Amino acid sequence: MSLASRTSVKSGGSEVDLRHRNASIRNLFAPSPAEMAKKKEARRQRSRSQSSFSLQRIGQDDGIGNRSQMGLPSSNSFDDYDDYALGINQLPMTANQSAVRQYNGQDNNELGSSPYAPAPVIPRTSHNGWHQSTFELAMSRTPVEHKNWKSTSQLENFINSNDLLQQDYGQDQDQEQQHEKDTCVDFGNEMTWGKSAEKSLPLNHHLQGGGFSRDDQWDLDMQLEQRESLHSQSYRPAASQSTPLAERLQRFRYRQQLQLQQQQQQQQLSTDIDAYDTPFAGHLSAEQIGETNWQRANGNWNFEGPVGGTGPVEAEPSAEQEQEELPPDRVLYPDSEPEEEEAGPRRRVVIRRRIVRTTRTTPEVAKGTATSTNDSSNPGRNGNGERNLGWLTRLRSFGSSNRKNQATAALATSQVGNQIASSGAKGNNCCNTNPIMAVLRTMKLKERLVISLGVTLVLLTLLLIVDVQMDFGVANRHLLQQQHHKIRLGNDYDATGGGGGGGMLHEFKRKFLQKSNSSGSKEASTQAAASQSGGATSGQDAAAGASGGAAGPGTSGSISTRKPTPHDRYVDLQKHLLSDEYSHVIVDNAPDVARDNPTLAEMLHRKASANASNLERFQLRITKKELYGEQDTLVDAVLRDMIKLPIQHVVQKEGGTQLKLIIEYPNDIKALMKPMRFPRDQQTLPNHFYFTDYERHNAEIAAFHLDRILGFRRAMPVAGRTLNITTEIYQLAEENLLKTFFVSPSLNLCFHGKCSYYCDTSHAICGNPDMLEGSFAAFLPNFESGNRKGRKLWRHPWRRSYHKRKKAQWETDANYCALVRDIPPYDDGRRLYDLMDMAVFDFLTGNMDRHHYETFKVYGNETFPLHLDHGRGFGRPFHDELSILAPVLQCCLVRKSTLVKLLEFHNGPKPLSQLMSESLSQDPVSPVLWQPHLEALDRRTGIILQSIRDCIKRNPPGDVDGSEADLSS
Ligand SMILES: Nc1ncnc2c1ncn2[C@@H]1O[C@H](COP(=O)(O)OP(=O)(O)OP(=O)(O)O)[C@@H](O)[C@H]1O
Ligand SMILES: [Mn+2]
Repeated sequence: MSLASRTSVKSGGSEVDLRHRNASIRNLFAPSPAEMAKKKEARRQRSRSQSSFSLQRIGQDDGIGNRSQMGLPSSNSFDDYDDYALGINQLPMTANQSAVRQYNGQDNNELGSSPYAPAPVIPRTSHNGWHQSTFELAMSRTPVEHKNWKSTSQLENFINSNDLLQQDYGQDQDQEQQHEKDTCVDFGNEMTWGKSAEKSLPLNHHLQGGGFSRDDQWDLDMQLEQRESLHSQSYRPAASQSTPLAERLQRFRYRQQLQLQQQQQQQQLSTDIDAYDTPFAGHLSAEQIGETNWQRANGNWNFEGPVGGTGPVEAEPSAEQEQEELPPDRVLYPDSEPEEEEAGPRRRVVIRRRIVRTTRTTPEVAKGTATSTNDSSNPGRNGNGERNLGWLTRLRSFGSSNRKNQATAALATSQVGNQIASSGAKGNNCCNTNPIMAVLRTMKLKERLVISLGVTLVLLTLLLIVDVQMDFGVANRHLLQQQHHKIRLGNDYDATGGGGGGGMLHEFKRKFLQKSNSSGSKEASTQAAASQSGGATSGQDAAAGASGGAAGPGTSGSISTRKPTPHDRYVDLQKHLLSDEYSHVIVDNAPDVARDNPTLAEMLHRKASANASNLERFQLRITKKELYGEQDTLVDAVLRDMIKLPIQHVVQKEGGTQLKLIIEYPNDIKALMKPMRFPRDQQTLPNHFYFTDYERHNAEIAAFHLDRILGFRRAMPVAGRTLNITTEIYQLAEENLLKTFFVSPSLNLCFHGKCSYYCDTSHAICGNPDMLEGSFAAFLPNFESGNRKGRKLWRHPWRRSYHKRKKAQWETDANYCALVRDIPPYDDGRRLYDLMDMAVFDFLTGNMDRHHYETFKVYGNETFPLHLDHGRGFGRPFHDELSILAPVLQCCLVRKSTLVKLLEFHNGPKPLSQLMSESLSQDPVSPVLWQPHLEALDRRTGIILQSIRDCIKRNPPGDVDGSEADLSS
């Protein structure tokens, strides 16, 4: 039974498993099971002689029960599940530690030397055991190698860990591991060098072995077929991974080989098959030899081949051909076969191939040859003295002949240098007649392997770096525009010195880090970024998001790439305001409050009573087009009432996600209170979604002021006020709310109310010690009956998914706006423009929580949407969430009046931040906003203006439908 089979049985496998496993191996490695078994047995014998310890372990494995079947550590210290779990966690480390010890020459082979001694049946463990001797013999201890080896070990560990956790699936894993083990046994430490080399082997063998029948032509066809099938089956990935490097290396070696062969031909003047015995053949790579043999086997050199040896000119095409035909990753194994072929064995290999040919005329030939080549890849350890002698002799003769032909070989030698680079110091060694070198040939083989693999890795790494850099370069070029866009949007980007490498890094962060966190951390605070760049960086970040994300792939290229002038006054936009040229983008749709603008009192035929409160009068004055007039003095009166009037009763507001209180004042005045939870500078928690974010009372206050400053007047007046939690809430609270009051450990009075989020003890609202700040929003009118007291609830077309993983349609549909435009009430009237305003408003506050909006039912569709619920705004002052602007970007639409306001804020005389600051200073809880939030307002104003400019460019006159933006990224 083959080693692999034995292992499979030990791992709890059945005959079915064996067949399955063998089938897998056949798929991967071509040799037939019988062939494999024979070879494995032979190798096992060899390995036994090399590593008696391994056998010891194997022997003990056989007696191990279920634990070892599961791949569990065999140590008795793991007796319960916890230990098992511990074992799982520690196995990878154990293996690595063990391997490192091996690497360091420490003997960790004794069972029980570590409580985490891996079970021998685990291939990883087997590696440790089996490779012990060969590893130390052959490993060249360079960091690169070590690293490479270690990573392989980690992969194995990973698989093993999976094994432990998924025993059902474990069978397949076992088979894979055993397959690895098999190869490991075959090649000792070579296998620990990476599976790509292993994967290349079957092809090497297949090609080298030839696998031809006596019918050369048939053979050729078949081999091509087999090659193709092998390529297409399991080796293509490996080949494709290493193709560029491999091709280059192969070319090098081909040229070198050809020159050397020319020299050889000059010397020996023979075209006999014995040409393989030439010392030059020692330079031939496995595939080259295989190819040569193949050509010879095809007779008359009718297939162009390098050993046709007519010269480099002819050889070059064949080299090219081989590049097409052969898996390039064979280069990863540059010298294993040549080592074998360096002396007498070269002829022997040829003979053997012929034997194989005669015995195998079916596709199984490939398997057989692959195995035989596997077998012969370690000739040194085979201890074939005769071979060694022949090898030495030829080495010497080659050395002398080489010296004779020094001048001729100069070029070849220089090319040998290339080979040295790729396959170690072999070139030099070939010319060296020092017998010591010959004696150390096994070592040399390993060293050469190691060095070539190392060089290959380095080259691959370099290629990767170059590739990544090029990729970045391209990406950066592509995104550079957006960065400039960002710069303009960010305003301060120049000052921060961003750009160049920093820009690239920025894009990298944007592309990868933000994306990876997109589900949860889009609201992540970026305090660090803020401290470094005053928030500008994040602003640009979001701006890039606007270009790359909101603007979408189809349109991002057209977004402005110009570096903005320091004080861009958006003269172009100002011009557009004056002309009708871009009326399809900048829409003159300012609500005309002087016409057709009935009040609620008129609509509902109600009159304010003589002793009506400010609030009631305010409510009755609400018009179809706005909540209050621009010069309405009642707003301040209402605010004052909410701030000054004594509180009479406190009730928790039903519905919603977070705690809200209805504060009742005398004269039937009501306010909706949202309590303070955090200090002003508390930013949105990084792992909070927009819909799980805490609400901020100060955001409600600030939003009202902003809405008023923007001239929308669609938000109810909100004021801040500090309450005594004991006297103004607890003592006035309704019974249900009272039940939730408690005294905290620090003796503060707390309550949590009842709601769907954050209404529990751990999210309680506490006085400090008993003072509590809150926002007080003037209560909406409830003149009408019904659930919403005469308000109609609308789903926002650009609402978010409110799901951790799902995206909303607008995020993926570039033409989403076109869809919306066709649906009432957005197909007609003001509503769509109102949504644009709302997007501008929400973008300025950073509020992503606009899932619904409400209108006064009595006004029908031609009325404004109420700006309610802004508790989740002003959470990330250093981040500009451009997706909030999606409606504007996708529809390429903005009200002229809104644009005028934005330009006013941007160009002065007073920036928005100042207007806000002044307005907010009137509030009792001033300063309402943390300064970075005020600065963010100015920054975001610029971003909106830039976005409008960009969308204007995308939508020249005549191209009415500008809805092509895609927010998928
Ligand atoms: N000033 C107000 N006066 C009266 N009712 C209001 C006022 N503001 C909001 N409401 C009503 O209270 C409901 C909840 O308010 P709000 O949306 O601010 O709370 P919320 O906890 O954020 O709710 P949600 O989590 O559903 O967004 C609103 O849908 C609205 O109908
Ligand atoms: Mn809300």
